[in-house]
Amino acid sequence: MTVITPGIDFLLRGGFSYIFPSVVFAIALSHISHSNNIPIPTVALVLIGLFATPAYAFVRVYTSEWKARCEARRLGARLIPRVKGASVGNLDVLRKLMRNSENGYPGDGSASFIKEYGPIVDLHILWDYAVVTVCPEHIKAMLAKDFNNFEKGKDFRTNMNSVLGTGVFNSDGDMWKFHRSMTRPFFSRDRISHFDLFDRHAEIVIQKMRERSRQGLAIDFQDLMGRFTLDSATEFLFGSCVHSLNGRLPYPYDKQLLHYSDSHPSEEVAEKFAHAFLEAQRIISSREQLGWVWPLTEIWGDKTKEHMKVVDAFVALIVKDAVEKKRLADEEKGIIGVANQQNDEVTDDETLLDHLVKFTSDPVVLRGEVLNIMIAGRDTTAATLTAILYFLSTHPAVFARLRNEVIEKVGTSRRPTFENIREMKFLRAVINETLRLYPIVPFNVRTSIQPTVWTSPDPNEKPLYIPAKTKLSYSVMLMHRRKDLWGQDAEEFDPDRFLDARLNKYLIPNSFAFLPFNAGPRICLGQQFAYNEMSFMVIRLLQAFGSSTLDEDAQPPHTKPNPAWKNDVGTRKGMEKFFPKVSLTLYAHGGL
Ligand code: HEM
Repeated sequence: MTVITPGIDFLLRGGFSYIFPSVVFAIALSHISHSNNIPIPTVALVLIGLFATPAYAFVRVYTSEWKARCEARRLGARLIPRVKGASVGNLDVLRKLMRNSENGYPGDGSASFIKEYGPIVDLHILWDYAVVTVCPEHIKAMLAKDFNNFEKGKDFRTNMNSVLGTGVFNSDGDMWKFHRSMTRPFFSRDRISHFDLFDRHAEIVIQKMRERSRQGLAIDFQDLMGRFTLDSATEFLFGSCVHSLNGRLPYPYDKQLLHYSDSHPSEEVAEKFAHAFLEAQRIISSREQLGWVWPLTEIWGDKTKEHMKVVDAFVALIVKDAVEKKRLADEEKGIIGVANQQNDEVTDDETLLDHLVKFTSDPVVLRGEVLNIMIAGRDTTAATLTAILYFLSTHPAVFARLRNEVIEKVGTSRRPTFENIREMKFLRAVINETLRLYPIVPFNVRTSIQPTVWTSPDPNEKPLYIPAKTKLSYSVMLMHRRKDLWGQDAEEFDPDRFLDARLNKYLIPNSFAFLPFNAGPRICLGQQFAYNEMSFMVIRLLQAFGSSTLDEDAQPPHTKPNPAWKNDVGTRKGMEKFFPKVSLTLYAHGGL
């Protein structure tokens, strides 16, 4: 079977739209020349045909620009400040962003323009809007106040499709409502505070850490948390744990028993799945950064394809089992065929997948939903737990204070309850402060549907005009680090800012300045689950260990922070002891 690659598809469509205006123009001219008997030389016809498309594109860009200016003026608004790059189509800006995403500090590409042009800026790449905002009021408009006028958008959905399909993360409109309403009942309070499952997996984590500790070896905590959340998520969501914690753990780089940089050392199914899934996410994330020209980097084939074969094989089994289980249950009850009952009720022993198969038996929809929830629920908590331990290891006083709270509220060995977790104010502050500095979805995007107007960050200036169908990126990470929103020490790790007078000064009056879980109708469905899972794991860790240290030598050299970052004195980047990277979610390059 011949499959058209994303690149060939792009060229065919692009070629058609390139040729079309030229052909129309040439036919029209030759018709005029024949009917009026005015001879036009063939060379002239060919030249006119060749230049017709660029001329047409120029006129289109110019008229839409002119319309935007007129419309902005009519509404008493102005255009978003636009970056004036050094090369045609702002290609130098695109190059800078790409270079930064490969080797730079997350967000530095956009941050440099924000510093120069203000907290909302149009990077205007290849004559198209590429807006980035770090303003709470704009993010509030997109996520909550004016929710119906913003969607993820067709470009985003297309870029993500080969990995995410049409799941809740990657759909808009009625399709999103369908997915959201199907999934939401599952995340009720009762269900997400069932701690038996976390406890079983946390116990293995502690045991593995003790073993390594006895051997005097550092442990890759990111890898370990990836396994903990994979086992917890597969059991909680699908009822079949993949037992990745039973697999062989990687060794530190400086103890070359096993070369660390092969981050998929064993051939186990769970590890192959996790590796392939991460690679696929990296690819779709770079598509987002490249913008509409990304298919040109996939001329020879869809880069996600091989990875998705591994992922699909893993998910297909889980989905098949669940559909079969439902069929057998229906047969027992005398129901013939797979009836789609729109049943919102979730019974106590039901997994998410059991719940979903009540709505549909379509493997494509089920696969999409499963993968969406895996991205949503697994990488996010694993990466946040990793970042929490990073801060605890580099801030021994915070470690000691948090451990005191754990011992005081839960004791040294008892299993924590939901009520314990709710009472532990310092633990919540540590988690929130970690999510402030490393929000696991640091960059996100929406697309406007109708034109609208946003308030100007500078009250002395006119409001900003947002045209229809404009791609609007927002970075909660950069927003969470703004000194005007969080104080002069915004880049420092200090959980007390969520407990002392700073809370009333900064966050309470401006709650949209802190958005690790998003807000509005698309707010994270698993927020409470995540707080519970992370709190549980941290409590178990602190019950078991009296201190932790970051072993920088365990890190493979090419994944250490760039030494030049240290020159940025007083900034997070200058303080960094690991290399944060972003695919769809933030993670530690090479483990931690
Ligand atoms: C620290 C942990 C987590 C963080 C920081 C986080 C953050 C987020 C963010 C920022 C979004 C919005 C994405 C967007 O609009 O594009 C989101 C959506 C979502 N999250 Fe989470 N999440 C976490 C854990 C979880 C967990 C554990 C689950 C489920 C088990 C989950 C399920 C979801 C779902 C289903 C959505 C899609 C909501 C929608 O589009 O309607 N998340 N999350």
